[in-house]
Amino acid sequence: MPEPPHNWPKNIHYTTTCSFHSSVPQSIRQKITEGSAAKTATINPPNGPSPADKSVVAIRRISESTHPACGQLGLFAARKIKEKTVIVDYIGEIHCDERPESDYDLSLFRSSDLSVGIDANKQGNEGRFVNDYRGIPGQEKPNAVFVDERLASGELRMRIVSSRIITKGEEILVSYGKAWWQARTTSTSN
Ligand SMILES: C[S@@+](CC[C@H](N)C(=O)[O-])C[C@H]1O[C@@H](n2cnc3c(N)ncnc32)[C@H](O)[C@@H]1O
Repeated sequence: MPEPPHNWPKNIHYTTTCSFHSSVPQSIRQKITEGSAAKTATINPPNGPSPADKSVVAIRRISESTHPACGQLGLFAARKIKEKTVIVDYIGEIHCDERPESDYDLSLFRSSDLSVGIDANKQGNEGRFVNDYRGIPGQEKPNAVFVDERLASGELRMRIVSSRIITKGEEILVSYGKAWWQARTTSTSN
């Protein structure tokens, strides 16, 4: 069992591999685990950090009162990260059921009538702590993006990749997308 990183919450299972929920049909599991590795290694430069390298990221409590997620946790660069580098993979439970209550659910892909997501609400790795750039003073755009890519083994992963140089100590920020925020605004105003 991998050792959880510093500041990891006790009630969340730390894991570096995705698991499958019973709602995922066998055909989809196969598509995720055994696809072609044609897209592999297009992002990671040869000297980039390994996504499993804990020295790349740190989970920290946000104390700035102007930060919209003040008091929560965020993901920070523990050292300088070059542009177009895989920072960490987004790990969680792969599922095909609806999870409107989860704030840690990310879409992996859609397949005809099925929507496949990765939910890190109860289990995951450092990736579950990445915040959205919106509303953070001085942040006009994200410094990282979600990218789907296959590992050399053929397994499909959702990866967090730097979109510019990120300096040591900077918060790693993505865009969850307008739909993610709209879904939450609508559900709270209903
Ligand atoms: C995937 S989690 C990110 C990690 C979270 N901060 C934590 O401590 O577990 C998503 C949640 O983080 C918070 N969050 C992330 N980015 C935010 C932002 N730009 N403004 C307000 N809240 C944000 C919201 O509560 C959101 O539901």
